[in-house]
Amino acid sequence: MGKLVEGIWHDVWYETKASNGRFQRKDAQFRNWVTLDGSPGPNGEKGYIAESGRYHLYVNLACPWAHRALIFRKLKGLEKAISVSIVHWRMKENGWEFHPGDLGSTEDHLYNMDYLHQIYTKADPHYTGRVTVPVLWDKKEQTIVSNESAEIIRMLNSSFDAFAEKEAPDFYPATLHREIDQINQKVYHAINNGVYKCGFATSQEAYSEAFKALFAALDELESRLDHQKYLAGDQLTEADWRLFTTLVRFDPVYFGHFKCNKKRLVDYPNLWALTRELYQYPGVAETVNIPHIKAHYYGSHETINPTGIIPEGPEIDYNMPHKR
Ligand SMILES: N[C@@H](CCC(=O)N[C@@H](CS)C(=O)NCC(=O)O)C(=O)O
Repeated sequence: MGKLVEGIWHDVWYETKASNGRFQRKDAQFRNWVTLDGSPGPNGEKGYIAESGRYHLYVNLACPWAHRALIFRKLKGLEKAISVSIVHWRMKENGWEFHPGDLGSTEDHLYNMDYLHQIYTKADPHYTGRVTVPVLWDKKEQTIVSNESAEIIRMLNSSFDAFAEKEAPDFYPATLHREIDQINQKVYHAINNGVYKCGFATSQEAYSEAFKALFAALDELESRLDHQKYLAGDQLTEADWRLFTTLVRFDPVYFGHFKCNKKRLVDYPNLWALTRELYQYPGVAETVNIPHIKAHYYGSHETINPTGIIPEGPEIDYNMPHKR
């Protein structure tokens, strides 16, 4: 685990002293957009025109943020249009590395690099910041378009329909923008990033605060699903997919490794059924690699799990009928 400073790699863990033990995720820095006509997107400076074969995703199968991008590539039928390289599950002193063959990881198909940080410095030789997945790479201009998953999935949802192998729903329909954005805000802070705030906290107070907010938000969503099918109403949207990548990791990893252990996902009947429904959605199960997920978290975070031992359990049947 480390970061680049002026293009030079440094092996450092997250800094939490200045925030009394609280983990604070930094904003992603590459924020440009691929759009239908190449005009700039809602933020960032530059627009890139959607084309088939031009863009590449760098992901990891463990990371919930990268998983969003992989899911949208699958849901929207973009596997031929957008290629993918998968970094190795182990993330230690060199950050993300390329080692093909182990639990789904591949080589860097574009440049045969050893480390993901080399992709960042190829885009910006003076980059300062963390080296994260997912990365949406432009093969033509040889640069990073975006390393923000929330924005990458919006691009995949709406800019590439002309190159899709199948028709797919719009997961961010105009009529639900406000509702989806509001849900996302809450789910991001309390749940998606909330589990990390529990796991990476270095003070009791910071952990307890994140833990309470996490389970209050899960309780609230569980009740919401008593009277509506999906988070934003009766339609499956981006908000559900964004929640899914955290829920599917909850019992295998966050419950134990990140100490999010008030309740398991399986103790929330509605959320657990939603997770199974989304897991069983065509193509999605192929994007979920539980051994890779467990190996990454338990095997990479030495400060939390110094022995690197990967637990054998729990046994979870995501294919059980969801009856929704
Ligand atoms: N805001 C980013 C966050 C991505 C992120 O933090 N990814 C993690 C993996 S789960 C990562 O690559 N961490 C490496 C690091 O922080 O050094 C997004 O959603 O795309």
